[in-house]
This record gives sequence, structure tokens and C-alpha cells, in this order.
Amino acid sequence: MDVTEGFAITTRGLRKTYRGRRGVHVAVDDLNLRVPVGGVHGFLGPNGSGKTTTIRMLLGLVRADSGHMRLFGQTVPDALPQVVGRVGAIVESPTFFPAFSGRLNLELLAGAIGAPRTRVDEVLDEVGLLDRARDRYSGYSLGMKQRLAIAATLLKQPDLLIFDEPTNGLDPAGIHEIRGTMRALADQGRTVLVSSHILAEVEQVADTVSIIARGRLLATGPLAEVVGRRGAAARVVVPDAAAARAVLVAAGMQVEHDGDGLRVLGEEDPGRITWALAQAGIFLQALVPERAGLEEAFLALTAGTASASGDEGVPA
Ligand SMILES: Nc1ncnc2c1ncn2[C@@H]1O[C@H](COP(=O)(O)OP(=O)(O)OP(=O)(O)O)[C@@H](O)[C@H]1O
Repeated sequence: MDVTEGFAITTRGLRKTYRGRRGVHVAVDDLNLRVPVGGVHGFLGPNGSGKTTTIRMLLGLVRADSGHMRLFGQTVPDALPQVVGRVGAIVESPTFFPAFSGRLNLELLAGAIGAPRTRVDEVLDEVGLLDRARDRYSGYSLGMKQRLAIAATLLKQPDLLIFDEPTNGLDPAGIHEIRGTMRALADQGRTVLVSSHILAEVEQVADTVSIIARGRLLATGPLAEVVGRRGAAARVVVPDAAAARAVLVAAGMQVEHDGDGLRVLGEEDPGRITWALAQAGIFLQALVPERAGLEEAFLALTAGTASASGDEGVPA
């Protein structure tokens, strides 16, 4: 069987370096991605981890140093002309005419790409903008502007949508709307790849995720598996947090200070925490298992990968 069957996106050994004043910087490093057909795939990583660079390589906007990429089994960038009609992407904010209505902007675009005009109202409806279609673009909220951008990508009925940080700068209501739009698109059988450094946002909508840091893949798979594997956390309160921390670290656990207590990351068995501390004569005042979340999984996975240049912040 073709190893790329069933996948909208695959990359193998993908690498991209940039030359800067401080020498060669590896933006994407031996990246193996597999994005299944159908559903929302969260492409997650701290700022500067290589998400945009990867997306730009997939779309033929940046040339990879080495490695292989396929969209729906077709090698890109070579076969991009054959496959590009199946892909809609928002990588940078698209330009619309501010004085024209949302509908007129899309009609112009539909004309330019050869999409039928009847498609315009369909896509406006899909992103929930039909009742504001006659309003000027300049009067739209940021969330509405972003939904219009999504509508534009839908004109040619793509099977794969690629959104690079689509909720940047949006308020909670706008984020909620975009999430709803992505879910609806996936529920129609489309594949949505959404990059983000804000994990809580993606956690609520993603079916599968890939987590990268410093251009390297740290974990990938169904959300529940990635979170379940690494996401356990527990809050521990003890009389002497520093002593307890030393004991738990010596027992191989990942521990961080958390107010007057400690947080143990990635330990799925609270009994191991109790036992290790009791062995050292330290008795717990409280141990509260925390709901495993993508953020815990992410922190556990990316611990120690912070960039020396400081451009890879801890995710919000
Ligand atoms: N054109 C470029 N020239 C030099 N370095 C670049 C260029 N584009 C990206 N980089 C560097 O490559 C690394 C990866 O950047 P990239 O934008 O792909 O990350 P990202 O995960 O999308 O981050 P963000 O969430 O901030 O958008 C960063 O260290 C960045 O500074």
C-alpha cells in the first residue's frame, strides 16, 4: 500500500535552514508530518518553532533544503499545479478592498480564479457572513475579516484548508467563531490544518495534533492519545517544597514550583509521588491530580527546548 494513502499531508526528512548574521539557523529539522484526510489537525509549537516555514514549503512559497513533501500523495512542489486546486490556504492576511462589500470582494475574487459566481453566497453562508454580505469590508470586525478570508479559500471547494494562526489578534468571540467554522468544515469531510501556539484554542477543536519545537516533531497522533500519554499533572503541597522537589526529581519526575507547592508533570500514577516522598520522610499535605490537558502535554514535551536566542517563548 502507498504509505501516503489516507493522508492529506506527509513530509519526510523535511529541512530548512536560514543564513543569518549569527550563522546558519535550522528552522525546520528532519520533520516527518502525517496529517490524515478529514478532521482538524492542530500544528502546534511555540513562536519560532517552524510552523509557518513548514506551511510555506508545502505551498511552494519557500524552497526546502532537503526532504520530501506530498499533498494527497502528490509530490510537491513538483506536482503543485495538479494539486493546488484542492488546497485553500491563509498564510498571511489577504488583501480585500476596504470600500467594497464582503460580497463584492468575493465576486471579484471568484471571477479572478474562475469560480462560479453562485459559489459566493454559498461560502458566505458557510462562514456565517451572509447577513452582513452587503456591508463594507472596512466596517467588519477582525473576526469577520478573518471569516471572509476563510470564505475566499472555500470558493474553489478545496479538500484541504491550511490556516496559519487564524485566530491571531481575535477576541474570545472571534476565536469561538473561527473554531466553529473549522469544525463545520471538517464535519463536511474536509481536512483542516491549523497552526497555533495557543494550545487551549486548538485543544477544543482538533481531532489530531502534531507538536513541534525548534523545527522538530515531538509528538503526533490523535489529541486524546498525545494528551493522555504526556498530559498528566498533579499539584503537590508539602511543608518543604524545595526538599520534596529534589526527591521527586531524583526519582526521575519533571517538577516545577507552583506558588507554595509543586507541579509534577507527566506522572500518570499519583501513587509514585506519594511513595517517593514518603520514602524520604516527607508527608503530603495535599495531592491534587489535574485534568490532563494539551498544555501540560506540551510543556512536558517541550521542556528544555527553549531557544537560546529567546525567540521561542512558552506558549500562552
Ligand atoms: N525569511 C527568514 N529568514 C531568516 N530566518 C527566518 C525566516 N523565516 C523564518 N525564520 C526563522 O526560522 C524560525 C522558524 O520561524 P517560523 O516563522 O517558521 O516559526 P513559527 O513556528 O511559525 O513561529 P510563529 O508562531 O511566531 O509564527 C525562527 O527562528 C525564525 O526567526
